[in-house]
Amino acid sequence: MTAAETVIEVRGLRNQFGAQVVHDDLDLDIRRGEIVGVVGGSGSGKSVLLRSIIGLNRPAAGSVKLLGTEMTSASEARRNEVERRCGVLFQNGALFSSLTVAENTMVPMREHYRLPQAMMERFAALKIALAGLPENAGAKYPSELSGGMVKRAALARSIALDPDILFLDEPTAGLDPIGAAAFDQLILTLRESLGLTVFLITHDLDTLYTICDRVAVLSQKRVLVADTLDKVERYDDPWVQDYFQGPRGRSAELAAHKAQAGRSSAASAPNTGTR
Ligand SMILES: Nc1ncnc2c1ncn2[C@@H]1O[C@H](COP(=O)(O)OP(=O)(O)OP(=O)(O)O)[C@@H](O)[C@H]1O
Repeated sequence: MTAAETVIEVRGLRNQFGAQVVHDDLDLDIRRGEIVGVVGGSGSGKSVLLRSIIGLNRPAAGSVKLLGTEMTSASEARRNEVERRCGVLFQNGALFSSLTVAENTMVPMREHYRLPQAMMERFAALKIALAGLPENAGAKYPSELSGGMVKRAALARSIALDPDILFLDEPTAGLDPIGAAAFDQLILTLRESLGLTVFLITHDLDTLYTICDRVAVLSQKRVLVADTLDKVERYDDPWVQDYFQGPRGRSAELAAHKAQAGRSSAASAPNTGTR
């Protein structure tokens, strides 16, 4: 078996705003098909890292390779090509308020391709359905949607071009626990059905325990540790210990174990032929 291809490779990244150094000599690798949760204290530089990887923030030093392309030195055409293969869901959804959900979903299609209107409408309807929205949501404006629906509409737009990599900045922030759990499941389903790699910034411990294959902890201006949860939980660092061994971390872990046990016993239960 060959190791999965590295689709995001960050080396020696440095970001600085005036005298404030946000990242210094930061390295990170993400392999195809992984869901990697990025955590860290407020202001530790999670969003700046995301913006540096997708080219919205020019780093002071270091390199970012996306899908095998060194982004800082690539030609504009090549960068555009790689950017087309990346979908981004920003923290507040960042939908255009004057456009309907369907029109928002068509924005990346218009930006990157010349397609007949009817074809774009069909693609948009498909993405809206994949994001778990009812068919009539396409004609609605963002102001007519609930918070959870706004997230799903933004998700529909972020998968408009069938990306290889999906970047999510706090996708479950502001959702109630049921809405957040449903959104987590949706991300898992999309990973399976579209073969996505997911870079996910989150403060939501339940999300980490439910869907992430690995967790990268941002602290002290770099990625302190990037590993499976059971290893990260035991990492000897005060912030990591507070975060994972505090009451919220422990209850999220317990809930994840319970859910796992429920799934295992359901899978091993004899099939009675009824549902
Ligand atoms: N364009 C900018 N100009 C100046 N400072 C910036 C800029 N963008 C980010 N920063 C600073 O960089 C630091 C990291 O910001 P970032 O938004 O990445 O943090 P974060 O880890 O995502 O925080 P949170 O969890 O609160 O969203 C912060 O101190 C922020 O003020």
